[in-house]
Amino acid sequence: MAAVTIPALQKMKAEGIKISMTTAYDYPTACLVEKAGIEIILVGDSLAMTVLGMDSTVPVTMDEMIHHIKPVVKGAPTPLIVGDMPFGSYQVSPEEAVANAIRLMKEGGCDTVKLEGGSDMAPIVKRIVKAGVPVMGHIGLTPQTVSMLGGFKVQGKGEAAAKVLLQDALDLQEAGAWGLIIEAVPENVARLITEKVTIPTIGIGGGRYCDGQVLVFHDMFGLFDKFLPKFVKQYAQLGEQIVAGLETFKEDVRETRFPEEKHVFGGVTEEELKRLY
Ligand SMILES: Nc1nc(=O)c2c([nH]1)NC[C@@H]1CN(c3ccc(C(=O)N[C@@H](CCC(=O)O)C(=O)O)cc3)CN21
Ligand SMILES: CC(C)C(=O)C(=O)O
Ligand SMILES: [Mg+2]
Repeated sequence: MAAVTIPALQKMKAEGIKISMTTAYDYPTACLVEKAGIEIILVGDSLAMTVLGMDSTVPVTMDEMIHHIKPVVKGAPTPLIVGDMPFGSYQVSPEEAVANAIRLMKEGGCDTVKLEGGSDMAPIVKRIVKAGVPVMGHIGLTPQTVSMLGGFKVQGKGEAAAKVLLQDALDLQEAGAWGLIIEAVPENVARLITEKVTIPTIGIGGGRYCDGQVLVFHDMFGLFDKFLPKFVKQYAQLGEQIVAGLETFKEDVRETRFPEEKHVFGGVTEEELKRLY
């Protein structure tokens, strides 16, 4: 179990201390996030796009999610680890949803699961929570239904859509969700929701008034170049630095500047070697 607990995060909301969250999909990244003291790690289904090269988050499977959750749990003992439930793993029936949520926790080792959807998903959330698996909700832009939304677009624009979004949040809270991701919605709508629910809201493109913020690791560090949403802040351009390093390595190899004497092994004298020719 993580050192950071759900009640501790709920206390942070109550005290007005902002929560930070990012993604990790492997051991080395988890170790870095652990060192930085970030409170929550999401093993997001965004790994479909950021590390598996898929065009959306839709194709990623339960087995693939579990494969990536395991090393993150090893690398980061302190942050709360959230496992994203992949598309298809919780929509078919409540029984399957409960079984898959348990699998992510039991086989993957995460502390809690996250699933996308609003009021329609509330009964599923209730069943999973009742089974003993904490659930985080995810409303607004729900990438698993990108085809229905007509692309990765801002959600909850206008009074009617904003009202639906608020009801989604209230229904998920009522169903027992311990926290909510609010993705790509107008800032004032995310603020309204944050004020109306008692559980922590973590925004991604949800503006300044959410109880916390989440960004995809690969976006923050310039390691994903298919798109860069408006809500992303880049903290380093590691992709560029890595390409420059690889180009230098290639030149070093071509020009025999690498390896140098300090990189090579001895152990057989030239005398001994001569007899082998
Ligand atoms: N690397 C990565 N980062 C993410 O944040 C992310 C993923 N992958 N994969 C799953 C979803 C997809 N997400 C996205 C992708 C693109 C935009 C985007 O470009 N939005 C436009 C607004 C478009 C509109 O409303 O008209 C933008 O300008 O930010 C937003 C969220 C968020 N999630
Ligand atoms: C964008 C975040 C919240 C997510 O669900 C993911 O990374 O999969
Ligand atoms: Mg996701």
